[in-house]
Amino acid sequence: MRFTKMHGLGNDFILVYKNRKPNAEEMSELAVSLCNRHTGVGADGLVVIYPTDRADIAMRIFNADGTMAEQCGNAVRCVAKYYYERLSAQKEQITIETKIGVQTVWLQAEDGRVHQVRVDMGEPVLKPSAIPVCVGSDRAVNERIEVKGKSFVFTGVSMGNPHAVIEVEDAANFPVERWGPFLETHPVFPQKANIEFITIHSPDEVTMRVWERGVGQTFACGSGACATVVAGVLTNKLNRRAVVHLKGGDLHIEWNQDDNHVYMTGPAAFVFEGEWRR
Ligand SMILES: N[C@@H](CCC[C@H](N)C(=O)O)C(=O)O
Repeated sequence: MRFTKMHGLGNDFILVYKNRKPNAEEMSELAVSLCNRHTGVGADGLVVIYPTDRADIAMRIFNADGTMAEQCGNAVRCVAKYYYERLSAQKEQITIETKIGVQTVWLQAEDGRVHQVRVDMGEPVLKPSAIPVCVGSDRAVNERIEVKGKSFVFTGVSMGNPHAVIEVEDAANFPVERWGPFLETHPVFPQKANIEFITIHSPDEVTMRVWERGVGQTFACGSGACATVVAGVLTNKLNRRAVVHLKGGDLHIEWNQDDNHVYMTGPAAFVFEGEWRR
């Protein structure tokens, strides 16, 4: 089986092209084998691409632990670059079918190479039914939870997948590995959650570290960066347009007031290609 390794700001994926919609159970098992960094290729997730009638191309993302996620911003940018450069599409606006619907993507290319990708990440969902449970409220802003005797304040945002955004004093040096696992699996998050630890520097700039559901700490999370800006706006600390500094680089996020959609702009890169034989 041929595969392509790619990354979006260090959030790395193995892309596999299939001629038709794959069997989710098989792909889940494949993700666990391929993503293993000691006995496999090594990646944060497996991205399966296949043709569809609903969009230019379809994709599904499986976390390294084999769970299928609803959304993955960094993988959408990788798929867009792959489609443009490897499937010889060379279209500057494309649609990608994901588990949560069809996403529109704009590509900035020069000499056949894609440099930046802008993705319509859709509308954030703030209702607690889709995100962390908070009885009696229509959104989860500045909610307190305790883990192992430590108290955290989070804002819950679903970008199709669940996020809990937590402001900390110094995100760059925060012990993500220490607290991430407990927060991801806290009972208040029925579907588990991706946890973003953020430090706001100004209304236009924020540093974010992430503990991803089904993966662990990663270098970047596109949907997490979108959730961060939405949370920052809800708490009156960030503008609707902000730069999110991640371990792997920067993402430009805009929560548009007119259509309520969140737009994410950033790069994607090829790493290598290979063949997986069992
Ligand atoms: N890294 C991704 C998100 C991948 C899925 C996530 N781990 C989940 O389970 O929801 C991104 O760039 O958005």
